[in-house]
Amino acid sequence: RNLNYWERMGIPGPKPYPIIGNMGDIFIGKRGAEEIYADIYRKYEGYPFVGVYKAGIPVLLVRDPDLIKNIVQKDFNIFHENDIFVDKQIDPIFGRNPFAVKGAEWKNIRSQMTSCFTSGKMKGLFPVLEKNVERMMSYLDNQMKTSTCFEAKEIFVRLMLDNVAACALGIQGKCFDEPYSEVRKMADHFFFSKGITSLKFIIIFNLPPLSKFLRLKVVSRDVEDKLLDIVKTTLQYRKENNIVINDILDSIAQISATQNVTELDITSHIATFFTNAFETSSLTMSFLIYELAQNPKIQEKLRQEINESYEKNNKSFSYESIQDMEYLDACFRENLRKHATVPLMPKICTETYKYVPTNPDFKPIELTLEPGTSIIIPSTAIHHDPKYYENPDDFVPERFLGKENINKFTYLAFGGGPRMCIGTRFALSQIKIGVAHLIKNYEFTVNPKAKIPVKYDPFYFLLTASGGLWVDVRKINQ
Ligand code: HEM
Repeated sequence: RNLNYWERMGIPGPKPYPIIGNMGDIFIGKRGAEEIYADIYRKYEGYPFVGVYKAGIPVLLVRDPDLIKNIVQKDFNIFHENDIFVDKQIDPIFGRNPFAVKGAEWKNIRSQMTSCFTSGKMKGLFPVLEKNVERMMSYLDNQMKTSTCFEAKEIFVRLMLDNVAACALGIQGKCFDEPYSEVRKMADHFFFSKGITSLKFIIIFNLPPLSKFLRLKVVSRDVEDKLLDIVKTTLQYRKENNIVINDILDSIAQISATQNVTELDITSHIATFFTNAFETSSLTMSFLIYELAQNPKIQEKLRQEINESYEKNNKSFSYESIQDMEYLDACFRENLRKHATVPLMPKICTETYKYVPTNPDFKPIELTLEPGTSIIIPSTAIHHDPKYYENPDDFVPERFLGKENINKFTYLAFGGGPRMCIGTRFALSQIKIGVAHLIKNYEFTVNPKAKIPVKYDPFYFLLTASGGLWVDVRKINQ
């Protein structure tokens, strides 16, 4: 395949350059992949798809929501693989992550992990998550004696790591007690948004063939050993002392009683909470608090709902009362609409596939995809298309109050179809509990250090704000 592949296939697209294709700006740090794709998306209004090149690799950028529906749901049997390469021999932990595995192995791992996320399980974890929010608020109160200005993500990374440590590993993360706790150290080995490690992630998530060639791995040997050790020791301790905690580690351990699941499998399921859960959730929560800081009327409206719910529920929150808050849910969804933390979904076509758009909004161009073709679903670009969301740069939770108007294939914050994010419930639960307590007890305003509008970090594969999300915090006297 070469740089006139899409032209030969009759698919329009921007002119590519040798070696870099259409992605040159990533390598010079000017724009991230999601911004490059969003720009191309905007320029090709009326086209159902666009042919682009990730370096020298042809990739189909999908614009038509009907085709997105076919890819993630209707024709899932043809598009069941994510476009990422991880060798299990080189990276035994991430190589077992549901996002990375394919075929029958994916089905098996996905079904093993599904039992961790039932609503009963989430309800059981509510007190654990609430306890960690209390720790966070004590930390804030203490810090506020010297400064009222905080970088939101730094606080929420600590919260989400304490949550992962408590729910998935059965240990105290101590992220609010120590400046650099063991759990924090371990997490930093998964995600580094600076230097050579960030280049590694750009390659793994954008250039699978190069990742294969360089034998790159997500989880370092150190972390692999540490996680295996914690899981082994905790499971042994619980077994010897007959302890049943009903947390995620217990759910996964129970699977091993009925299925052929090794200690390495259990550890990799636990590692999924580090690779997929804490960073996505802390980024999402920091964007949400930041949006509320920028929009005081919305913040106040949300506070009213939270206070009413708190009073109605005997001066407390419960799993159900948090789920029942409609405006909180609308704020949560609108935040992920505006800042889709996972901004792109890379898929692979595994068989020859033909498609002609029937939606009159798009030109009826015939598409034939060959097996092995890479596909990008540009969630950020779709979430900012004024055809689907009027004034897309504004933060308007109300658009999610009458949800029936929203086509679910134009709202892709958690993906869709059988590969949709497995941790949606856990993410919703931990973020909403945190936000409910924070908005009840504190008022947030934007600190002048913050950049408005947010500029995203071009070197990171998740949506992250360059320079941080700075807010001022004031305690509300009850
Ligand atoms: C706000 C936080 C989160 C966001 C925005 C998010 C978003 C996403 C998205 C967009 C996908 C791809 C879905 C697709 O291909 O259709 C995904 C997959 C996944 N997410 Fe999340 N996620 C979040 C939190 C979590 C949490 C808390 C977990 C818990 C472990 C998790 C575990 C996973 C896994 C395992 C997959 C791969 C699923 C598969 O391919 O079968 N995520 N997530």
